[in-house]
Amino acid sequence: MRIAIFGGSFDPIHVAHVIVVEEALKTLNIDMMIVVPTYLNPFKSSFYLDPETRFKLLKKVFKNFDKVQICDYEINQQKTSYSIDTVNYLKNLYNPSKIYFIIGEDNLKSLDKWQEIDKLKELVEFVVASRKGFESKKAKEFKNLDVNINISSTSLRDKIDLNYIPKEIKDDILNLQEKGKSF
Ligand SMILES: Nc1ncnc2c1ncn2[C@@H]1O[C@H](COP(=O)(O)OP(=O)(O)OP(=O)(O)O)[C@@H](O)[C@H]1O
Ligand SMILES: O=C(O)c1ccc[n+]([C@@H]2O[C@H](COP(=O)([O-])O)[C@@H](O)[C@H]2O)c1
Repeated sequence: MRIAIFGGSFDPIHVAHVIVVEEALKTLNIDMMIVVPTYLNPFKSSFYLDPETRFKLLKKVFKNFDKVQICDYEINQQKTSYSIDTVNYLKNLYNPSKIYFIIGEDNLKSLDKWQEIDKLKELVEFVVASRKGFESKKAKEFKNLDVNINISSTSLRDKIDLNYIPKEIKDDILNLQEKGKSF
């Protein structure tokens, strides 16, 4: 069994995340893609949408993707999420012969500061999704996914643009807005 793990805050999920998953399924020869929303990224101090909401939105978006699973391991911990723990958990669960870990190009600048990064690099092969505005020379040391859409969750939290919200959850985002979420 060959798996890819795609961890993220997904606060909220946007179309570039979906393209990352589609490109990975197209190019990586994997049996399963495991999308793992964080409870809280170690380098971030808070989240905007609560973990359960982010999890439910991911479930909806990837409902019809056969090979995609949304994993609730990190959000159930209710504490800062370290990828080394998640990888060890999924390794024990599936006993995979190959583990890719997908990150966006912006994450390359801090990758060396991740918890137990040397051990993590032995367990997984990192794959880098190209990201406009975050180009890094280090990207050529990795397998790449061609994404290049200039959108971030930060910009959507500042000002919602439904063009960048996956169609399956546009209504949910509008409902959240009505309930007082400021996007
Ligand atoms: N536009 C994009 N192109 C390529 N990779 C992306 C893009 N947006 C997010 N990613 C990657 O997807 C993963 C999850 O991203 P995340 O949920 O943090 O979204 P984000 O848009 O970077 O959010 P924020 O603006 O809040 O930091 C990360 O590895 C990130 O680098
Ligand atoms: O394990 C770490 O030390 C670590 C440090 C920073 C980020 N990560 C992971 O990187 C992934 C992308 O995070 P984000 O917030 O950019 O979407 C997500 O799975 C985080 O848990 C992991």
